Amino acid sequence: MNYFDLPKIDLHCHLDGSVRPQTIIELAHQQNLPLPSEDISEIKTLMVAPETCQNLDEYLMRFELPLSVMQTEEGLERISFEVFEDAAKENVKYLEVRFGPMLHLQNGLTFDQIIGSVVKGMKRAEEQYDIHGNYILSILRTMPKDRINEVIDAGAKYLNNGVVAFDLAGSEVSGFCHEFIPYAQYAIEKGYRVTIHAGEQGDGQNVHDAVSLLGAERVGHGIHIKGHPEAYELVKSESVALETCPSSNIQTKAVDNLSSHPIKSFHKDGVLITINTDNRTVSNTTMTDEVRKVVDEFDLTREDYFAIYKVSVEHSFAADAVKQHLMQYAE
Ligand SMILES: O=c1[nH]cnc2c1ncn2[C@@H]1O[C@H](CO)[C@@H](O)[C@H]1O
Ligand SMILES: [Zn+2]
Repeated sequence: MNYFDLPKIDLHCHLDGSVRPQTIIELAHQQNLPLPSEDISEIKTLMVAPETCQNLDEYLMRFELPLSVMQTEEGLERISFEVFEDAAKENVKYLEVRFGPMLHLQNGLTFDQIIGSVVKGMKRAEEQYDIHGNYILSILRTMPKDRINEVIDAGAKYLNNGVVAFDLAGSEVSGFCHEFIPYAQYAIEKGYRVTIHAGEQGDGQNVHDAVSLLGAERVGHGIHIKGHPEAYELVKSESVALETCPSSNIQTKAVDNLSSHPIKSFHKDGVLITINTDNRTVSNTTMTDEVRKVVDEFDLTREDYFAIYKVSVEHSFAADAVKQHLMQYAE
């Protein structure tokens, strides 16, 4: 299979984890910000998480440098354009990018300016390339909750016009869902779709909670439903799609290595799985690489690949017309 040429869909990609190292250098110069180094390979080393991370928390430390240049409208617009451009150039036909608006307040931008800028960058790329996209607003589980509804309100203006869903991200502790029930409810009332990071560092019960308490239609990672029969059955019976991100899962120690990733056993058993990047820079990857790794490691056929592609289309938060367009690429 020619993995580069295959049509691909990425439903789980973080904006701040997918910034080009060269862009960090250029934006830091423009914004008069100090850089730890002027050398692109050193900047890249600082951004890519090693395979030897102890856990998710160590992986999450790699976002500080990119976030420092993502505090202006120009920076956000450019980085958004570039992630869609990079994806389009490797035949990603549809991309849902997520980011945490609360992480971009350091220079006094409003939530409307923050969300408006990334949507603008995405639309500029959609005009130029054969790619469609949407944004997912992530709330960081470790941050104060007092401004969550403000983020939801600000994003509502862009709903179905660039923004589609609500997510919870960041460090994962057991039982986190309980504290977020009113916020997920508020987002659903406003018209947001819901996907939640769960079962990555935390247990299968978190996945069960994300679906049953927060209304998650998709789950970020969800690996640890393995070993939790109730969560496993719920994910299957509710047709919840798992957004698996193989390279990231190895770095964060969610799995020991690729061969022990449950992606194939899930797929064979009818659990809906999708293949995604998580963070193009922090995980030093592309959709081409992620698809190659999975197909090679687990001996998937072209038919298997397109079955997964179709799951991604069906469970994307795209408009029906876009889904129909994406289905035309399927074999
Ligand atoms: O794999 C992940 N699991 C949980 N949180 C993550 C992951 N990758 C990135 N982020 C978090 O999401 C924020 C917004 O994009 C990032 O700043 C990072 O803290
Ligand atoms: Zn993620």
